[in-house]
Amino acid sequence: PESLYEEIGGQATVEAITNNFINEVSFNETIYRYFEKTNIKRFREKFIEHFCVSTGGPCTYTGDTMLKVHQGQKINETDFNTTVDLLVSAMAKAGLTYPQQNRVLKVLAPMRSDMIYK
Ligand code: HEM
Repeated sequence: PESLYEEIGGQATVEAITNNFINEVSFNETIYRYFEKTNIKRFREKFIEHFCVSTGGPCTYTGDTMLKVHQGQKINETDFNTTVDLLVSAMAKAGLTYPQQNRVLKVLAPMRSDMIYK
C-alpha cells in the first residue's frame, strides 16, 4: 500500500508542513525561546528528513537522535504539548485531513519519552 508520505503528497507537502511549523514556532514566545540559538537552516533540513522517514518516505535521516537533540533542554509536558499543537496547525494548513494528522502523531508518539524531561 501507498505510504503515508505518498498519501499526503510527498516531499512538497513535507516541506510545506516544515515551513508552516517553523512559522508557528516563531510566533509562539514560549516555544521560540527553545530555538533562539538554533541554526534554522539545519533544523529545517533535518526536520524534513525526519518527517519523511517517519511517514515511510524514501529519505535518509542524517540528523542526531531525538534523545541527543532534545537532551539538556528540559522540555516539560506543557511545552511538549504546545509544540505538538503547533505541528498539528502546520499539518492542517498544509491540507492534511484529521485522520492523516493523527497517523503522523501516532508515529511520533513513541519518541516522546526521548524528548521530555531530559
Ligand atoms: C513533536 C515532536 C518533535 C519532533 C519530531 C522533533 C524533531 C526534531 C528534529 C528532527 C530536530 C533536528 C535534529 C538535528 O538537528 O540533528 C529537532 C531539533 C530541535 N528540537 Fe525538536 N522535535 C520535537 C519536539 C520538540 C519540542 C517539544 C521542543 C521544545 C519545546 C523541541 C525543540 C527543539 C530544538 C530547540 C531543536 C534544535 C536543537 C539545536 O539547536 O541543536 N523539539 N527536533
